[in-house]
Amino acid sequence: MKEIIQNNTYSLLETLETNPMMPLYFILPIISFFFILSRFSQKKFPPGPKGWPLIGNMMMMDQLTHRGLTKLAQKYGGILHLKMGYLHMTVVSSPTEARQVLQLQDTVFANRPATIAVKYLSYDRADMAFANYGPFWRQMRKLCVMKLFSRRRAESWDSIRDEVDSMTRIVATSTGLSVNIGELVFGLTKNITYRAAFGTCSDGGQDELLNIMQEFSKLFGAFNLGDFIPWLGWADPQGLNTRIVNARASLDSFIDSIIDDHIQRKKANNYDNEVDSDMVDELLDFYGEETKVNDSDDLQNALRLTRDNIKGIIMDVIFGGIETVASAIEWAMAELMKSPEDLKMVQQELANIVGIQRKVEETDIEKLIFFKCCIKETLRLHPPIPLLIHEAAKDAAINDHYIPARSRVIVNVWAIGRDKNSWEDPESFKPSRFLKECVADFKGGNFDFLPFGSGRRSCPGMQLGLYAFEMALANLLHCFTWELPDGMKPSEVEMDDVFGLTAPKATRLVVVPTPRLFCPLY
Ligand code: HEM
Repeated sequence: MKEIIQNNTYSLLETLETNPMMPLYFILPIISFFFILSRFSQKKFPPGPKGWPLIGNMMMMDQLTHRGLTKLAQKYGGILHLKMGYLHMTVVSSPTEARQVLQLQDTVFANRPATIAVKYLSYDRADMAFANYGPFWRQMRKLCVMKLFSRRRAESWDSIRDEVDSMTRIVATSTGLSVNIGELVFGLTKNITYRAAFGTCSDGGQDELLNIMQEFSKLFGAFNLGDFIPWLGWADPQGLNTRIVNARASLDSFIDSIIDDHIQRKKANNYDNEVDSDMVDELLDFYGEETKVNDSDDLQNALRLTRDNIKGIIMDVIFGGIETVASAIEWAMAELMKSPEDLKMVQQELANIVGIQRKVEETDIEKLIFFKCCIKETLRLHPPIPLLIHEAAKDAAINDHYIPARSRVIVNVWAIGRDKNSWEDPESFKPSRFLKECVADFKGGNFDFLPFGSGRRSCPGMQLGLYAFEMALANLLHCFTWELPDGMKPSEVEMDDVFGLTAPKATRLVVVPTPRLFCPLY
């Protein structure tokens, strides 16, 4: 036996001397075996473009817009995978997979991802929009829905009616002149939101807050290496981290003084009436240094808000309320200017239902069937928030595809609204499709049409947003006849958008009004 081993050892040594590559013949198959085994046991990600080692698909960063992701979905399908540095991303662009994310597995996908900017600027997720799904978020949501965003509350706000009235007055003074609709409606939603939040309409304050929010918006959207490759977070070539700290300091000094004023006024007992009170007043009813969170139904006893919570919610309202509604109104006007037949039909309906002796009131809206179709068709083609951004709370699967815990899950609402499997002639503006198709509401039960999202993280400001959208658009259409300037043809109206937190029109819509009603507008 010993001899055999010795002989074999000698022959092996001899072979090695004559052929030094010999060990590779043994090692390579073993490595290959383990490689193949690991490939088989590896979880299967959704299909997607091949990435580079370490950086993954980071070279495709510019394609992370609703349009870029729609193009990728045309190539890879309704669910696709990208890897940005260490971050896995799953992009869903079809109703079936959207239903998985927003309904069937909603508790798994109800978290929000937090970038470095989001964490710091939202006071470490002290708000509702960036809070992870859990008891704290549930209480915040309940508070916002019941106290701040209800339709009854919105209707009680004279601010919306007053501001729509003053917008029509501004237009009436510009008869025969070009009106920049984008600027007009941005001014409107800015005033409504500012008044709803703080109770006043001070111009200086509004401008200061808007500058701060514009900086926030840039910082939310900025590319920060540390978000994708955390161990390179110290390298901050653009100085983003300093800008983030400065931006929050500016918001602090702005809102702290407003909160202090409200506390003083409350002490003086001037603002205990619900109609007079603004959002800060409502939130101060829950103000207390200690945050006690549980699932009790008794909101008043269960939730204590800190100053950071109040600032965070106000930030959500400013971001949620201003640009979403303004961009929806401008898109609706642009689509109708491009489609004179539909413009004529909707104005005829307004004349029939409301009559041309007065402006549109809340009670008219429900009777305006074609007008409602125009609202829906606008939100289908131009959802103000085109991408819903969620995060997986744990390892999960969609259609057998692996979605790792803490990966980003994006629902491309813009692509879904233009999906040719769901919509006939999807790129065309055809409000009448909503007369026959049974896509009736925005509540998110229909996964072909998700302008306000669906399920737990859907928009809590939907009623309020719709109310402002409907009242403003109905009055613009009813009070004036609109024409394009300088003989411009409807087909020449620019319809490009820009990508940010929302997707507003790239070039402002400019149109010329003439009064249409037999009643004074100012
Ligand atoms: C036309 C108007 C609006 C549209 C189309 C819209 C749409 C949306 C969408 C799509 C979402 C995300 C859903 C998801 O991630 O699954 C959202 C969330 C949100 N919206 Fe709106 N929104 C509008 C107006 C408003 C208004 C007026 C407010 C408040 C005053 C508001 C406050 C919020 C907040 C706080 C969230 C985060 C909710 C959470 O994470 O739990 N929105 N909205």
